[in-house]
Amino acid sequence: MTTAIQFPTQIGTPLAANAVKVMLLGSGELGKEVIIAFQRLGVEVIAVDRYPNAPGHQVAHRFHVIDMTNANALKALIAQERPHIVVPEIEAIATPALKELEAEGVVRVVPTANAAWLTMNREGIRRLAAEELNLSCSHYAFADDFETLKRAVEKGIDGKKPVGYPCIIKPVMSSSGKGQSKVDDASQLEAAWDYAGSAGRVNSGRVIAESLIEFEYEITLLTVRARNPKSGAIETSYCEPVGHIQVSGDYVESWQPQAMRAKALDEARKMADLVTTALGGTGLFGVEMFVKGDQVWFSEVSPRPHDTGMVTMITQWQNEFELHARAILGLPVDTSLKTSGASAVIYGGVDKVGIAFEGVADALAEPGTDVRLFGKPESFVKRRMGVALARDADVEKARAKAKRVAAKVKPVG
Ligand SMILES: Nc1ncnc2c1ncn2[C@@H]1O[C@H](COP(=O)(O)OP(=O)(O)OP(=O)(O)O)[C@@H](O)[C@H]1O
Ligand SMILES: NCC(=O)N[C@@H]1O[C@H](COP(=O)([O-])[O-])[C@@H](O)[C@H]1O
Ligand SMILES: [Mg+2]
Repeated sequence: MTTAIQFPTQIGTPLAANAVKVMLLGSGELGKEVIIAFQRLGVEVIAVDRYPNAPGHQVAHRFHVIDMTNANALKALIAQERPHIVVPEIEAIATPALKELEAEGVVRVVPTANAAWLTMNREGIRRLAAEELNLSCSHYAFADDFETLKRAVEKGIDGKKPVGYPCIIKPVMSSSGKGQSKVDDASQLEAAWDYAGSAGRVNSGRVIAESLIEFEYEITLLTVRARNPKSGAIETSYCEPVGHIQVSGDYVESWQPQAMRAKALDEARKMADLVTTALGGTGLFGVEMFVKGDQVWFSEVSPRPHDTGMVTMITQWQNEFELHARAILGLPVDTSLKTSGASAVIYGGVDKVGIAFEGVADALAEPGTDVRLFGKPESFVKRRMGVALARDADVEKARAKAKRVAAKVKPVG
């Protein structure tokens, strides 16, 4: 089998025997842009997802459909395709198999197999952040059954103080708010437990209860760990903070830059540096944090581009996907802002296979706007099918513009 490629990588000759080959595990809207960034650098890319014609499948050299949570299926595909680098794009992957393959030197996993493993489960990353790195976080507890959950929230378990009400209950393995609910009092707890069990991406039967942080605003601090090509040292750089609004745990709009007090920004960068250094490797990370005045709480981190960071497709010289690809390949990165701007989600609005959109021309008639329609083959009412982008020197104006564009783009029929 192939050996994981080391720096400097050989790029620019797609399909050549000596050129780097990358496999994306997960090929949704975020992966699609990472693939395009790799393709622009001449890299051969294999896109993998759980269903055919995923957005990234449509722009890769080859694609495969497998159950990525099945370790045997994943190992067999890696043995067949022999990529040098594996880039996880979602959480729900058989990450222990990736750890084995990385340890054997078969593939390089981005940013590291351990990072993918720790962040696929909220317990791994929360314990690392709160208990090892001592980052300020919400109060939390884990539970495998309803009785333990109730005790954790109301009385406290494992010698820790109660999580209390209001709190948020989430499956330990889920993303985009799936299975997550806010609980205001004891009467809502059982419904939240049931919902977590039914709606997470992978039902492990375990949940996290988190105390509700009453934040002023929340940010994603896109943080890049990239090798300085001259010194060979890994250096950390930060994009301007991305502010965002989430509804039911899922992103609906984002903007950049989010204005922050100097002390809070400094604290946020320190926390991002600590957690990304602990995860290691090279690549872009989305560090999610809650802010109130000078106070910053760590929430979670994606060791990959973040949905709220799609705004960088209009605001930065190198968007988050290009930064990820460059950092992975050992190329220089530039995190600077080009303009302020915003993004707003375009939903499917209907449950239907194969939809078309109308209103695009009207939406784009407004200067300084753009859209990305992801090309997902099946629409659901609340499935994210596209994103509206807008730039304006005034962030508030950019937000209003992005929302106007998103509202005009509608599924036909
Ligand atoms: N403890 C908390 N206090 C206040 N708000 C919270 C808390 N936990 C989650 N939220 C809200 O829910 C959102 C989603 O939470 P979280 O990021 O943990 O979910 P997720 O399913 O991992 O989402 P994604 O995969 O999109 O990042 C947060 O961005 C925030 O708006
Ligand atoms: N918050 C994580 C996130 O935004 N992930 C993005 O959504 C896709 C899944 O979309 P789907 O559920 O519509 O298939 C993933 O593949 C990834 O691109
Ligand atoms: Mg999140």
